[in-house]
Amino acid sequence: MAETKKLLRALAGEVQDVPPIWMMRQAGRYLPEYRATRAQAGDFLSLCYNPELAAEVTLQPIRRYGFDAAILFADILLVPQALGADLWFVTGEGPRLSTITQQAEFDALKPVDAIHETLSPVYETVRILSRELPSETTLIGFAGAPWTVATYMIAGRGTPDQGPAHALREGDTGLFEALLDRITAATIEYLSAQIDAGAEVVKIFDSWAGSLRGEAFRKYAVEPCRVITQAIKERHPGIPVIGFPREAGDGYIGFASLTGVDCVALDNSVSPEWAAEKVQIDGCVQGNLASSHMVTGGQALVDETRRIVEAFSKGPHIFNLGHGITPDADPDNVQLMIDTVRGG
Ligand SMILES: Cc1c2[nH]c(c1CCC(=O)O)Cc1[nH]c(c(CCC(=O)O)c1C)Cc1[nH]c(c(CCC(=O)O)c1C)Cc1[nH]c(c(C)c1CCC(=O)O)C2
Repeated sequence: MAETKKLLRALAGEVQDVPPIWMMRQAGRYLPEYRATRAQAGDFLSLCYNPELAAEVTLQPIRRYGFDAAILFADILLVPQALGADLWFVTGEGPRLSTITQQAEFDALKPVDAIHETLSPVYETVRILSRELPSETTLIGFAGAPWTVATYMIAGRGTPDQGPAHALREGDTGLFEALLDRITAATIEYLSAQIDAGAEVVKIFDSWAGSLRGEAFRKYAVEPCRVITQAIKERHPGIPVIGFPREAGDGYIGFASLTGVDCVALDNSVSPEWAAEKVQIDGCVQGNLASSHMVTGGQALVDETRRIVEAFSKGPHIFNLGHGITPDADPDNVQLMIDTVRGG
C-alpha cells in the first residue's frame, strides 16, 4: 500500500515540495494547556504513567498546530526506572536517579523481561493515541540510546560533560559494557512493545553522543543503535527508525548506513548545506532549526527556516528543531515556523 501520511512518505525516501513537520518536546511547558494537565496529574512522572492524561498532552500540540507527527509523551528515563533504579525529578533542576558505579548496584537491577510491569501504562498511552489521532498524523514512539541512558544511570543526574560515565567506561569497562548491554536489550523490548501497541515509527535519542569520539563513538553510539535497529527491523518489518546522535559532527557522515536507520536527526551545530551534501546523500534527514528561534521569533526565524527548507529540498526531509523546544518559547513563534514551512 502506498503511504498516504506525509511523514511516512519522507521516511520512505520521497522528496516533497513541503516537508512534513513536527517538533522535539512539542508537548511541553511552553504550552499553557500542557501546564494545566501536568498540574492536574500532580507531577511529571505521574503524568507519564497516566495513560489518559499522557495521551491528552500528546494530542494538545496536534490540535493547536496540526503537526504531521505526534510523539508519545513519556521520558527516556522510564527505562532505568523499569530496570529498578530510583527516579525522581527536582523542580527547576532535572532528573535524579540512584547511581550505578559498582558491580553490586548493577547486580541489583531487574532482568529485562521485568520492564513491562512498570512500562505497561506507556503502552496503553500508545493504544489510546493510535485510536484518537487524526488519520494523517503519524505516531512516533521513542527511547533513549543506551549511552545517553547510561550517562544518567551512572551519574544519577544530568552532567555537563558526562564525566562519571566516561570514568566508568575507562575504569571498569566490563561493568560499563554490561550496563550498556542491559539497556540495549531493554530498549529493544520497550520499542517493540510500543510498536505492538500502535507506534508507526520509533526514534532513538542519543542526546550525549557528541561526547564520544573516534572508536568510542563507533562502539558506544553506532553499535548499540545498529543492534537495536536490526532487532526492530527483524521483528517489525517496515517500521522506520530515526536515529539522533546529537552533536555527532563528522559522526553524522555514514551514520545511516552503519546503523541501518531510515533517517538521521540533526542538531543545529551542523549547517543544513553541509548536512545536505554529507548526510542527506544517504537518505532522509530531520532537522535542524535552532530552538532559540522559538524564543526570539521575528525575521531571523523566517529566514533561517527558509534556508533549511531550501538546503534540504533536493532529498527527503522532515522539518524539526535541532533540539527540544524550551519552556520560555512563545507559542506564536511555533505557528510562524509552521506557516513559513508550509506557506513558503
Ligand atoms: C535527555 C532526555 C530526557 N528526556 C528526553 C531526552 C532526550 C532528548 C533531549 O535531549 O532532550 C526525551 C523526552 N522527554 C520528553 C519527551 C516527550 C515527547 C516530546 O518530545 O514532546 C521526550 C522525547 C518529555 C519531558 N521530559 C522532561 C520534561 C519537562 C518536565 C516537566 O514538565 O516539568 C518533558 C516535557 C523532563 C526531563 N527529561 C530528561 C531531562 C534531562 C529532563 C529535565 C529537563 C527539562 O525539564 O526539560 C531526560
